[in-house]
Amino acid sequence: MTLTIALPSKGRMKEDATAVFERAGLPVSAIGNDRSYRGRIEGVDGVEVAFLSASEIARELGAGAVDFGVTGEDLVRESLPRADERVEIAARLGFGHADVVVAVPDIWKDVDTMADLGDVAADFRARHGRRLTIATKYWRLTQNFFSTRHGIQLYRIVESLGATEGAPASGAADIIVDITSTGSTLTANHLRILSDGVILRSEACLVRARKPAHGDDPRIEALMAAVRAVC
Ligand SMILES: Nc1ncnc2c1ncn2[C@@H]1O[C@H](COP(=O)(O)OP(=O)(O)OP(=O)(O)O)[C@@H](O)[C@H]1O
Ligand SMILES: O=P(O)(O)OC[C@H]1O[C@H](OP(=O)(O)OP(=O)(O)O)[C@H](O)[C@@H]1O
Repeated sequence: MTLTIALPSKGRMKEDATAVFERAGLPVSAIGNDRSYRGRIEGVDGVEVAFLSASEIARELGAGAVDFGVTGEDLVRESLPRADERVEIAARLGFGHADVVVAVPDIWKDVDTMADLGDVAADFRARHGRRLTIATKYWRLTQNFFSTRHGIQLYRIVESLGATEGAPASGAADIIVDITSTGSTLTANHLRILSDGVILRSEACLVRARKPAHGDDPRIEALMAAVRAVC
């Protein structure tokens, strides 16, 4: 069986992902030229590399279309329901750190915790004639955190695919769920993370699709061990 490893083709994770494989003694090279979306591991037969975007890698892992992928844990948990049944986080790679957080306008002085936010959501309609709105591209993580974890049901998600931090100021939504790394975008937009508002601490991971055929394939453990040894 040919093993397929999906690595980021672009974006912030690309260089670091190939560097990890290099350190693990698994140097990746593109087939053809640098713009190629297929590659291989030098000196290793039976392994092919597919270069995809970080979000595609999460989806392909869920579909079992690739054996391994390097992508952010946030994208894995957002793309895949019951992610742990379908994939294994084989190694945390130490780059691509970003927290998925709940942030509210600075001027909401009385709102410091999710419980406070639950109180706001409960009487939002009475006060404003509509539900509390949350701008995010992280639908699944938001619903799990608000509804399942904190029992907050009275809200509406407004899909935001970019410039999410601008949504409260523009009136597109009341609060946001988004990723932050340095915090400077939140600060610039006068937003504040709730004290218990970190939904997920994400980083780039080596992720394995759970496939029955992996059980008796010694290359699977060997590959995970090689990567773990350098992280
Ligand atoms: N400051 C940051 N902003 C956005 N993503 C970050 C940041 N730091 C780390 N990441 C992580 O990078 C990953 C997203 O990477 P990137 O934007 O390159 O991929 P992508 O979402 O596939 O791109 P595209 O949206 O173009 O398909 C996520 O896992 C995210 O958590
Ligand atoms: O906490 P900070 O360090 O300010 O980083 C957080 C910001 O970085 C990302 O956007 P970016 O402009 O990098 O691009 P993207 O949204 O297109 O990925 C992300 O969507 C946040 O807006």
